[in-house]
Amino acid sequence: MLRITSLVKRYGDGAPVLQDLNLEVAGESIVSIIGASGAGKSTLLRCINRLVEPTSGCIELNGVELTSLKREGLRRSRRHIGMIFQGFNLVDRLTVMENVQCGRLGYIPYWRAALRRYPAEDIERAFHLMERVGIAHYANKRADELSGGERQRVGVVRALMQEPQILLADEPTASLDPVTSRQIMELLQSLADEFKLPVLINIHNVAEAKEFTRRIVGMRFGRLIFDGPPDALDADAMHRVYSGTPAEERGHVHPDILEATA
Ligand SMILES: Nc1ncnc2c1ncn2[C@@H]1O[C@H](COP(=O)(O)OP(=O)(O)OP(=O)(O)O)[C@@H](O)[C@H]1O
Repeated sequence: MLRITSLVKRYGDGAPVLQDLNLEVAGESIVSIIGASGAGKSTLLRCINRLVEPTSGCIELNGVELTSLKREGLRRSRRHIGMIFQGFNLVDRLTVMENVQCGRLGYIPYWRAALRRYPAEDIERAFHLMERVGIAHYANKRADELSGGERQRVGVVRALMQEPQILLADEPTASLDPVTSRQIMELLQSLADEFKLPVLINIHNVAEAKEFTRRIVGMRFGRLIFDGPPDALDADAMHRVYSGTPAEERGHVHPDILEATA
């Protein structure tokens, strides 16, 4: 269970990018986060894995308060937070197996990773997961020899190798063609059920969010302004999520707009 309470994030002394944000996500739930560019979706995911330091508020994952963790505690908790990226973030010159084993870096001694002497159980687990997502036959191929969809499957397996308690996916299908994109969304949906994981996906493709996730959260200027099933995301809700500008949100309406509407 992920529980976010009163989360605020400001970069420097700017206006808050996340404003008093509250969100709970149970295990086995796949949740899409939608919202216009700049709404704060990536910042939210980054606050969860502490790539970005929250200004205030609390983020709890399975009872552990992530926001107060330091050094070793943070390192331990981070290894259970699987990240999936738009650009896959693979090491091109490494093989699929080596990339996948990067998911174990928080668990094994450095020398093992450096010498590529991976524990037998990690190799077995990697093959099992690669078979599950259909890339086992590529185990010894270099990552840069794969298609985008195959590379994203490597990214998914790497995240699963972390024994994650949550998966955070930042635009995981934005670099993929429509067919492959749907396959990856379908995969994430089935993995959420199978591994009983909360999965949070930042996504611009609202049609895919509606088709593959049972809960959609809409952000606007750092606030959650929609939280419901796909059916509830009607034209009116879409307008609320996607309309407006940051200036209007602060109550500063441009004079041209006032003139145009007079
Ligand atoms: N490192 C940073 N320093 C300062 N401001 C930042 C930083 N990262 C993001 N921002 C600002 O925070 C706001 C929210 O950005 P964020 O990337 O979280 O939005 P987003 O909803 O993920 O957008 P997109 O859909 O375009 O990726 C934006 O105004 C952005 O300029």
